[in-house]
Amino acid sequence: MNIETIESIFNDHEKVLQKSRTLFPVILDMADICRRALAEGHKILICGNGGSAADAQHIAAEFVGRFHNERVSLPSIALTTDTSILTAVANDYSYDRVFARQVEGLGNKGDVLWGISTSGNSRNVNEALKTARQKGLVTIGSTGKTGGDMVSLCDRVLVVPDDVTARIQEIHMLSAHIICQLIDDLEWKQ
Ligand SMILES: O=C(CO)[C@@H](O)[C@H](O)[C@H](O)[C@H](O)COP(=O)(O)O
Ligand SMILES: [Zn+2]
Repeated sequence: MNIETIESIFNDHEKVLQKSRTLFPVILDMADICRRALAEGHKILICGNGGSAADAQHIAAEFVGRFHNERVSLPSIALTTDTSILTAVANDYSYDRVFARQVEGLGNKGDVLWGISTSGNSRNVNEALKTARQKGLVTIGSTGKTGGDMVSLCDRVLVVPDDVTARIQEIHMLSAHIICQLIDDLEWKQ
């Protein structure tokens, strides 16, 4: 355990942050997709595994609670939080269906499904994106590495140009906070 490790991770983070400046247009488009859906009375469903499950919950909380400004609550559901649903669907169907099944039950045409996966190859996230498309939801994704199978399942996708899961997740949450800020800056009627 030493200071050099900390410095090296800070340096890696800075490099990924610099490379990720190419993502500005995608971040803007993802914010606009969310804005349009919310303005038309639709909701944002979000899913991911592990750290990305935590990100899904974090983002949904920014929409439903508040980010920075005082505004109306904006409808968003993290599909990662209900342990009864998650365990029942994993037990009775398979873990690959835990998010897709919730999209079947909760998703409506015009809603947004936001999948988060650093590899882009988490089967449960990609199954949810497929189901979302079948039901007429708009699909967006946050990924990294090669983007995996997720890329072809999303209407707009943010691929962090790096291979390290933790560094990718850091840019995912930075871009999610920027999307929340862009949405917060709009006029929402009380
Ligand atoms: O948070 C981390 C690593 O930083 C882990 O919990 C990580 O999210 C898990 O290994 C996930 O299962 C990885 O899945 P994915 O990002 O490839 O979809
Ligand atoms: Zn982590």
